[in-house]
Amino acid sequence: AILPILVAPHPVLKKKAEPVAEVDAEIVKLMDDMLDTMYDAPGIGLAAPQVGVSKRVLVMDIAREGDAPEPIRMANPEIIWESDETAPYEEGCLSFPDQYAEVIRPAKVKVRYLNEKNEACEIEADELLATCVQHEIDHLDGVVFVDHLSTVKRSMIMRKLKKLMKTKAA
Ligand SMILES: O=C(O)C[C@@H](Cc1ccccc1)C(=O)SCC(=O)c1ccccc1
Ligand SMILES: [Zn+2]
Repeated sequence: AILPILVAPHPVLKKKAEPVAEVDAEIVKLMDDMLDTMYDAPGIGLAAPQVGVSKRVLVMDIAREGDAPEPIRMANPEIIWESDETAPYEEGCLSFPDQYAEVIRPAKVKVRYLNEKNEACEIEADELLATCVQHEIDHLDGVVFVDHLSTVKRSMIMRKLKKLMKTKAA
């Protein structure tokens, strides 16, 4: 099912999400609803707090338009290693419609997580997957991409977002 995506500012986006005890049928349903919502947006990632669920669950699919989808489902993800090398990326966020800004993050990360079968997994991510998984794990810690910007840039984006939502609401 397609779920409503919370738009900033919203308290749930700033909360630290709770780990899940296990990946059971309820969490798999949440992961699938999050994938439906992400593909509809469209986006390349989505974290549970963005659909109002304060649980440590995220989904991603960085496959290009027209290629076969490659969904990734993660519960209780942890970054267990990050490279010293960093990389910049013009990030967007489905909770900050039409706002983009350059964020610099470690270029490579190793992530340990539970998959949709409740199996412990470990991946090494680089390029866009590294950027995306760090952006999604930030969401689970109540951190949004504008928190990595200067105060000036952050307030500019918050002001533009407020205006955008006012015109949309009108
Ligand atoms: O808010 C989110 O977590 C989704 C966000 C993920 C993300 C994008 C770019 C860098 C880091 C993390 C998005 O998917 S924003 C939309 C977007 O980037 C996109 C949309 C359609 C095609 C390709 C990218
Ligand atoms: Zn986001």
